[in-house]
Amino acid sequence: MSRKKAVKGKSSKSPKASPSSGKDGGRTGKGLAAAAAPSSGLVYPSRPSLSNSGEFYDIAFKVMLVGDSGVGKTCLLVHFKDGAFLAGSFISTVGIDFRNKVMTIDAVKVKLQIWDTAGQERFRSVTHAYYRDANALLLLYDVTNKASFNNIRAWLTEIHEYAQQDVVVMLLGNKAESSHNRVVKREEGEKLAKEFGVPFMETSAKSGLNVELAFTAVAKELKHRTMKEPAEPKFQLKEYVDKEMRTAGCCHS
Ligand SMILES: Nc1nc2c(ncn2[C@@H]2O[C@H](COP(=O)(O)OP(=O)(O)OP(=O)(O)O)[C@@H](O)[C@H]2O)c(=O)[nH]1
Ligand SMILES: [Mg+2]
Repeated sequence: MSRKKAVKGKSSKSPKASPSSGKDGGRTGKGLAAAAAPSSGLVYPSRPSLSNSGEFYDIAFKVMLVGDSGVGKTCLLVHFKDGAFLAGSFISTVGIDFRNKVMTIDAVKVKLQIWDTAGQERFRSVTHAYYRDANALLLLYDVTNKASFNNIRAWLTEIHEYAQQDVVVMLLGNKAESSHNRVVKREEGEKLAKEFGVPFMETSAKSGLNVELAFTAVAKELKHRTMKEPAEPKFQLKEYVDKEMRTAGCCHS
């Protein structure tokens, strides 16, 4: 298989690249107005490329983080990318931003281009434009904020309206380490996810709980969908997530 190398710079030079709002992975949210309309989702394995970290990759996908303002989308992405937690004052994302990460999935280099959207209502019309090119959506609520959980149904309606029909959706209950402030039980998240037929896990951008697993699981699903051998059994995302969480005794970072 030919291997792509990721292009260094703020925005990917891949012809299929999505727009960036400014600094790669920054929390600035700058450049929203200048962001071009998003183009297609997938970068196919036959086209060699270089990611912006200078790493080669075989295949690329677009993953979008959505959910109410303050649920921890930016922190989740920063933890996944840098292993750090952004403590202190909350800097709400303006518009949309993205960061890339190359992961090795079953010996295949998978580049995830992860779009971090603003949860604030006033940016909704901007973020809608990006849904149709997303291959996967991580939908977050905050276990310490009931309203963010109650809004999940509305988010799912929005996803249904704007995203591709076969988009991979995963529900994440973030801030799970915050036991004293918790107002949404784990079982409530599980029940809602079951109702909508989507995989679910609780995460913490602070402790790192399940952060890697959430992104690995969607990367595996997308990679299997695209590169499945005829004799290979279908990858079962929900079973994979459940098994991984059981193996780790519910908590891994
Ligand atoms: N305790 C705890 N706090 C968190 C966690 N994740 C994020 N936070 C805090 O929650 C606040 C909001 O986090 P952000 O990641 O900026 O939220 P967001 O979803 O990106 O918000 P918008 O950009 O406005 O949509 C910040 O003060 C974070 O420090 C977590 O896992 N645990
Ligand atoms: Mg944010």
